[in-house]
Amino acid sequence: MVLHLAQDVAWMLVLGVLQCLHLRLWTEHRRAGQWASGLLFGGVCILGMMDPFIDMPGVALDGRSVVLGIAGLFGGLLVAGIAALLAGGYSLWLGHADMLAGLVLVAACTTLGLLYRAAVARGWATLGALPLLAFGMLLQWIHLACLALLPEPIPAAQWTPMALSLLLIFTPATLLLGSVLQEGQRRDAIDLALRESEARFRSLLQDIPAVSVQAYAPDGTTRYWNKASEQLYGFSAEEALGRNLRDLIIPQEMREGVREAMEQMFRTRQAIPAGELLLLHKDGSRVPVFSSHAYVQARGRPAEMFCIDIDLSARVRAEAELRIAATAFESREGMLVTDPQQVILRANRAFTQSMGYTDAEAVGQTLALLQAGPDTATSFQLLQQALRSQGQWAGEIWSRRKNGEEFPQWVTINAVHDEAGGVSHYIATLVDITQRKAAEEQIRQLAFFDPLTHLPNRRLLMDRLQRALAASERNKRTGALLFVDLDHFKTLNDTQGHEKGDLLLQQVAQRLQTCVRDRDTVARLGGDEFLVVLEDLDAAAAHAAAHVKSVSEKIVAQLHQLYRLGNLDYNSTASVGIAMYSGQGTPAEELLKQADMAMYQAKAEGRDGLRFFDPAMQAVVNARAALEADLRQGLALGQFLLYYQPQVDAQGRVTGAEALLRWPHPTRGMVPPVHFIPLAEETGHILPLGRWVLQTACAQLVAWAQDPVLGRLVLAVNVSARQFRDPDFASGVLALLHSSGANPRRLKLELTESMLADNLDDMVEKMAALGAHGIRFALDDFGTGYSSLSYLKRLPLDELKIDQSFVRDVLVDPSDAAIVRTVVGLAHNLGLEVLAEGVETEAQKDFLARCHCHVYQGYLFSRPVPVAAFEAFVLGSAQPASVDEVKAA
Ligand SMILES: Nc1nc2c(ncn2[C@@H]2O[C@@H]3COP(=O)(O)O[C@H]4[C@@H](O)[C@H](n5cnc6c(=O)[nH]c(N)nc65)O[C@@H]4COP(=O)(O)O[C@H]3[C@H]2O)c(=O)[nH]1
Repeated sequence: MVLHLAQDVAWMLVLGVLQCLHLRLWTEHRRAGQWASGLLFGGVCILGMMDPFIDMPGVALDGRSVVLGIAGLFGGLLVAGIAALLAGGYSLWLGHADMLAGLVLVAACTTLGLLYRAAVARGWATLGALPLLAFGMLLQWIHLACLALLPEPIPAAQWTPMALSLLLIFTPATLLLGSVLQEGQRRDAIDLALRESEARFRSLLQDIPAVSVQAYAPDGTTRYWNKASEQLYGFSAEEALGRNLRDLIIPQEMREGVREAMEQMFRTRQAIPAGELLLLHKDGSRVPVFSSHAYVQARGRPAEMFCIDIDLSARVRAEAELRIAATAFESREGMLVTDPQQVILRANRAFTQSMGYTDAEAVGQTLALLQAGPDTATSFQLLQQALRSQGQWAGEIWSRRKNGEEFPQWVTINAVHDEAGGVSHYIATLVDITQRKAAEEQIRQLAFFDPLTHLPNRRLLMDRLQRALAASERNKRTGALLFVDLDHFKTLNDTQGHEKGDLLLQQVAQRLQTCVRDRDTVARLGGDEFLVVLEDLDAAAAHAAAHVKSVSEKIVAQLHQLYRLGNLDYNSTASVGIAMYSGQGTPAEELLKQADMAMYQAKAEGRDGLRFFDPAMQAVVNARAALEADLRQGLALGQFLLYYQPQVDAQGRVTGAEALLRWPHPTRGMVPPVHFIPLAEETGHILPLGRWVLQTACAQLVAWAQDPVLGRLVLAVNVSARQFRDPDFASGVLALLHSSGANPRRLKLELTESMLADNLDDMVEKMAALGAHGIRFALDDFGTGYSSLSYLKRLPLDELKIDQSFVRDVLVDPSDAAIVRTVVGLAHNLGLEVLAEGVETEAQKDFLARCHCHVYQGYLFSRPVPVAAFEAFVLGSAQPASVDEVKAA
């Protein structure tokens, strides 16, 4: 019996081993494993039942109690249920007399095993050797109890050996089988834990960001490639696995070194030292990494090299940025870094050099170091406000260097924020803008100021005038624009040189400024023209006008004062035109025109005075424009004539004539020369007109040359300054004489004193050129202009003409009489002829004769008359005197 039962125990051990082995096969399919276990346990029960130990009829002993109990304990409900069904089903199929007892045994042992399992699960029981022994013993007691249910009672003599055999063999067999299964379960649990651990580890490696992990075989073949590696090197795991490390991410120049290092590592099992490397990205770029290496030899697997690479791109970038920032910090601009309390932490060299502080002196100070002094406190406060509210500020600030010198800086300050949004630093850049400001000021001066007088120029004046007019429209207060023009400035400029002219303009500018208030504007328009804007005057026009008048009179008086121009004492006068405004929206340009017109009127009225603009002046201007148009047309249509006024000697003999222009206009009537000659000079029409006069005069001389009486006359022709200045004048006159055939000795050109202001050398040269051909020269209007002995001596003149203004009052005005005497004396001293014009009375003639002036021209003898009347006058009068006779007289 014992042997038989031991055979059952052997089956049980086989069962235990099989159970342990097959469970490993079903790790992925747990439910199927349970079915298989149930079938295994049930199968072993059936095997035992097929070959029972039968000691007496009706009593069949086998190991099903142990197998089913253990199935319940280790397999659970499904395993034990399947095994119990198989064992019970087989028992029913056998249909032996002990069938009922067998079924009870199956049910009871299975249930006991399940109960034990539940107790262990709840912690009420354990699975140690003793509990298993107790469990085994309990199973056998159940077994014995079931034997008591057999239909044929077991004889008492059989009970004891049978009970002992069951208890002594199956109880330890239960312990044995339980222990085998328990060990199997323990190993499975360890394996499971290991697998889970490895799975966790792999998933960790696989998904861990920023740590690139790869594994390589000894020959460099890639075995493992996590996601971070995909990102770092650009190769997907599919692309990388199976390829050689050296072809993948090792740059050409490093490949041999890597091969040798790996070879040594696998030989010596010593990991390659960690270090920074520049490896290859899929796109060919270089990837900076910190690479650590591990030699891994897992059980049952070939050795591998694990590489753990950390991307250093961000750090390399940060280092580059730091280097850039450090280079930028040492730029040519001053830079400061402060803490949130604006205490300077760092200052660059440009700052310390510009401010004159050493680095140590600057560090530890606050931004207030930039502030020049209390005067700039307001802008510094604004800076602080802007930093608080916006975190940045840019603007101009006056700073003071260590040596006390103040200078302007352009400062930009920006707050640097930390991750929490608070201010961690302030960064300030500073640029010395002294030179820029000087350049700006220079540009402003050039753009808006007259370089000679430093007064505002026309542009700035117009701007200020427009503002003044706009203000006047708003506040209804009046103002005035004064147009100040120096009289005879050109004469000074041309005779004394531009330096003197410039000195005069500068002094005029100074004097004008002393005549007005600070808020008024004095500007120079150009040349000798100045403008004064008097702003914010009385709202009542009459009061304002009275004030303007007094200011203008002050200006006229001031400008009349003697000037000291270097070594020259100079007298000048000015004419002032005034245009008032009173918020009526008069445009600035219009006001300027009005003041200009008023100034012209002041000049027309004798200069050295002032004149308010009057609308009637507009009519004058319009008339001027119309006259100019007529002049042009008159020239084209040949409307001009020459009249001739005789020049006679003391005996009443005609010595010559002055040719005088006449313009018999179809609608205007006879237009006097004083009306159109100045306009012709201004507009340039005098050139063709003068040429026509000379042509006509030459033609007349040629005509007279045929006559023995008229042929002895000298014809005087007026030449205007503009004409004479023409570089072609002399050659033109000679060409005319040549082409006409007129005798140059019969032509006398009358020059005026005003043209002496022009280039004297040029004038002398031209006169000499013409005089060489016999042409004579008379100086007209002598005594009215800039009379100077020095030029009288230099000019190759033949005659002085005493102006009619002196002759007119020569008998009543002692000073005129004195002038006449002086001029005659002067002429004689210089060896010049002298002619008095405007002689209207015998008394005047007598006086002149007493003064030794013996040639006259005037209404006393004849008015200017047409050529026919003149010829009749000559031929009807006493025999004309020759020039030489006159000279002799
Ligand atoms: N009250 C008064 N006047 C007398 C008497 N005798 C002559 N006159 C006037 O005095 C002016 C003399 O001419 P002027 O001084 O050269 O002054 C001239 C001259 O400067 C200019 N002028 C005339 N014709 C020409 C010309 O062909 N060319 C140029 N450039 N100027 C001319 O126009 C000016 C005025 O010419 P006119 O009106 O013809 O005026 C003439 C003449 O008519 C007199 O006894 N009493």
